[in-house]
Amino acid sequence: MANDAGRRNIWIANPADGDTGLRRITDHTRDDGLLLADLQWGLGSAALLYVAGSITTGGRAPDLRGDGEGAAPAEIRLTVIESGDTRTIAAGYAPLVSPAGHSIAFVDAQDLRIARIDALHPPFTACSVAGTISGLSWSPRGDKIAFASAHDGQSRIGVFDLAERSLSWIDNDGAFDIAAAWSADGAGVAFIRLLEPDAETYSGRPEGLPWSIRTAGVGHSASRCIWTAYTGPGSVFRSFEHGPALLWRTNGTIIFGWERTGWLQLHSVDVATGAVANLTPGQGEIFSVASCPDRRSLLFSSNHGNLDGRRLWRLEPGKGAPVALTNADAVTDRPVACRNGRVFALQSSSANPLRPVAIDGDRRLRCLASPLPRWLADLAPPEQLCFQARDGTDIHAQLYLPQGADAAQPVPAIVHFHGGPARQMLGAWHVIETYHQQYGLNQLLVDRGFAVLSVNYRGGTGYGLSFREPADFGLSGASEYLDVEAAAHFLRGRAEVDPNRVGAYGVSYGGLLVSLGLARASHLYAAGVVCAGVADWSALFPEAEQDSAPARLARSASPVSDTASWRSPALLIHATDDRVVPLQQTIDLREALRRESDAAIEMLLIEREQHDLQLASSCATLFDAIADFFERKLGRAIEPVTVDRRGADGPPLSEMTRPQNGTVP
Ligand SMILES: CSCC[C@H](NC(C)=O)C(=O)N[C@@H](C)C(=O)N[C@@H](CO)C(=O)O
Repeated sequence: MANDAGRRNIWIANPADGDTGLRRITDHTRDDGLLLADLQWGLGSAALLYVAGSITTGGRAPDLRGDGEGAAPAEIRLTVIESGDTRTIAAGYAPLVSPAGHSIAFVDAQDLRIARIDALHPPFTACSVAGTISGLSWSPRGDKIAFASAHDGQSRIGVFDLAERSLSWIDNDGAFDIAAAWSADGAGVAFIRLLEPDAETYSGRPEGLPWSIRTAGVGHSASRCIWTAYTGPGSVFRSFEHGPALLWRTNGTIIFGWERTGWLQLHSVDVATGAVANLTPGQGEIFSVASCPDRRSLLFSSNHGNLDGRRLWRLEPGKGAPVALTNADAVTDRPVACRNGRVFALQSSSANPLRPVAIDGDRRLRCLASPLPRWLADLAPPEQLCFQARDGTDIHAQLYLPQGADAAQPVPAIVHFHGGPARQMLGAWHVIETYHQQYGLNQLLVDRGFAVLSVNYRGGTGYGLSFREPADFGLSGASEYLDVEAAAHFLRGRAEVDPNRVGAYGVSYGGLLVSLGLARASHLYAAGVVCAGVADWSALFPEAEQDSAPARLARSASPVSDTASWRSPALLIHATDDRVVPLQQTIDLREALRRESDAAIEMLLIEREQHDLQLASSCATLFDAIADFFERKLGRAIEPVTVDRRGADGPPLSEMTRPQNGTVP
């Protein structure tokens, strides 16, 4: 799936034809915010299934274009590859093709639905449940579907029997049971049991009530525990960024991710004996996992050997150490293994946007997409580096310098803080669309003559459990501010940078860090752009708890508490239909600044947009507003070396959301 200036489409690349084999399967020609997701093969490999449209939260469908139509609600579509004929199978999302390839299970509101994709039978509702359905999993024979249903503060595993058309539940004892996975013979279901909600928290959570793995025989409501995490590191379940949480192998072991070592690593547990082994020891964490069709080996991406990269590995438990399939110099992620043994993945580098690659045995990677447009040809290479916050924490970052920047001609600099916070920026185009866009913006700013420092601050992924779950973090004390401060000091120590012209920008959680920097250290940051930023953590607490100690701590950790010392000019940007960080956060920040600060504040509201911008036109508005603001506030040191970017090869970088050959994960 690729997003070309807002036009999201599905493409097919044929490895046999290399670059020439690229073919667009869908015909979406408008920058209309139509989202595509959950792409998979159907009817063998004769058709493609995918979700088109938005899963709306908060009831209303987003109305991005203001035409009253509202974004198309999510529906499952099937496109026959040969003819290009496309038909809608049903309203819904999270489709999963059956092992035989002729049916799909999917979710529509609180219904588990089944449809034959050869259209022989209309979709039917298998069952309706009280909770939110997730984690669909077909039994190997395709005669049952397991799933999790969460509601009223608990979650349990249901198993629907297609032949009996009956639904049975596995007892959950009031716990949170998630991530069902079948045994190879279909006789049993494994799942994860959490004793507390699996929610990301905006404060460090290094340990909790130990989670466990359980199995149940099909048709039985009782289950047995085969493994429990230790207390301490790894006691809180951490999912992979992509791929199943449990992989039940034919050799009777279940492979899972565990942070016992302080790093999210693959472990195996023998279902019969409970014996556990760490399959990927050493410094590094797992990001994506994918089972090979043989249900013995598996593929995974990790940053073993280079914490600031991602490479691909193949592992067959019991057959020695993992085998590297790619080198450490590029970023390779999101692997898939085909029945014919071929492996494909997404790959990018600092210059090459994300694109599909075929991985051949000798680590050769064959790009399955057409050559790059010329206007992407002169991107700045990253300098991967590390500096320390004043509490001794190592902070990894990428520095991009404009051509001509040196001690004789120091340039203004901009610090970029990613969102999340559990994310990691790499010295390459990112696999997540929002950060693919922000990488592009960083390159645009370098082209405009700014140095850019993209900072992987604490709370992020890639550097282990204690880095991701630090003390006094977020609404518990804003320890991440130490990294904001350290980033500015690092830049002030670089001869190529003008220390009096250091700015910062960030989106969402990144916007919070910029606000903290401007509120507490305007002497270090001369200007900033806060986009969809958190400004007052105490707003997360109900009215009745506003005077509680946690709420007071949350407010003291929030930028709104330090607006009296905010001196530098800022641009505050927010989408008016943001359903992740409410617009009210920016409104409240603006009011606090109006009351307590004489800083020059500008505002930009992006009408009808969502938290993660959906339209390319909105991205262009954001990019241009940020670049223009910094040029006005920090000025240009050198005339950018600009390649004529308009013309046959595609839009200028500022309108780039994702080049033709990138893909939407
Ligand atoms: C990977 S972090 C999980 C999402 C996160 N929620 C919590 C509790 O951490 C979240 O929604 N964070 C936003 C403030 C945010 O930064 N969202 C985006 C950026 O647009 C993101 O990367 O998740």
